[in-house]
Amino acid sequence: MIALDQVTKTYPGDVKALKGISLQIKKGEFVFVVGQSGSGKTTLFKLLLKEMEPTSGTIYINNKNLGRLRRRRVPKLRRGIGVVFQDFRLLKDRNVYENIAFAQQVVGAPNRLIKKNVMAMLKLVGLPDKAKSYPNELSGGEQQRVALARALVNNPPLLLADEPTGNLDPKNSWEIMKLLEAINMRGTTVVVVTHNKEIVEKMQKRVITMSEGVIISDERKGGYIYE
Ligand SMILES: Nc1ncnc2c1ncn2[C@@H]1O[C@H](COP(=O)(O)OP(=O)(O)OP(=O)(O)O)[C@@H](O)[C@H]1O
Repeated sequence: MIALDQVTKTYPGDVKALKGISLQIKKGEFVFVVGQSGSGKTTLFKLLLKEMEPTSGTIYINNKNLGRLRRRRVPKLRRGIGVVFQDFRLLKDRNVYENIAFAQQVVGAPNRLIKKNVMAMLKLVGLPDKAKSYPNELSGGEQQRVALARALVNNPPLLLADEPTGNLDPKNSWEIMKLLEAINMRGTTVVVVTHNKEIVEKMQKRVITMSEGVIISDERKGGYIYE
């Protein structure tokens, strides 16, 4: 599903964020990416979304070489990747229903189908009664659930989560992780960047550890090793 071959990224000012990353993530995997601040995790996500180009090396998603992907094909690539962030990024002036429906309207789904899909997603994330609430009426954990519902409503085969529990307390963090695990069980490949040591150790999933732009370990059922 994802393959990187000797990928480097140097930012202006000669900042070497990635210094030669090679890795493979298969369809259906659940993977944590951990590492100190500045080790290149967010850079990796931006490359996968083709928000920028690597300085060298090749990235494949579903056997497609992103470097060869035409600009007009990029929206389709991004529709196949659900993304959630630490700060939720919900539209504050839209209610929960509208926040999730928006992703479906963009792909031109008919209204009846949108309604069905949005309600199914709200059920999946455990918020079937919150369709009419606005983001500021929800707790952080609930907002992250809505963000997850939005990320998944178009049924992407891949979900990238960048510090999804960074703003949550331990209880909500754990619930979000369990939800990510359930989503993974339904077949979605899940890649989670996190600093949450306790969760990584508890979940016993594959752990890729980055340090200063390189992968320093890749454990099948790993714990949290850096520090
Ligand atoms: N647009 C940019 N221009 C220059 N340097 C950048 C840019 N974006 C990131 N960097 C640098 O690249 C390195 C990797 O950054 P990146 O954001 O990928 O790290 P990270 O592992 O995601 O960190 P964190 O855990 O704090 O989010 C850092 O040294 C950072 O300062």
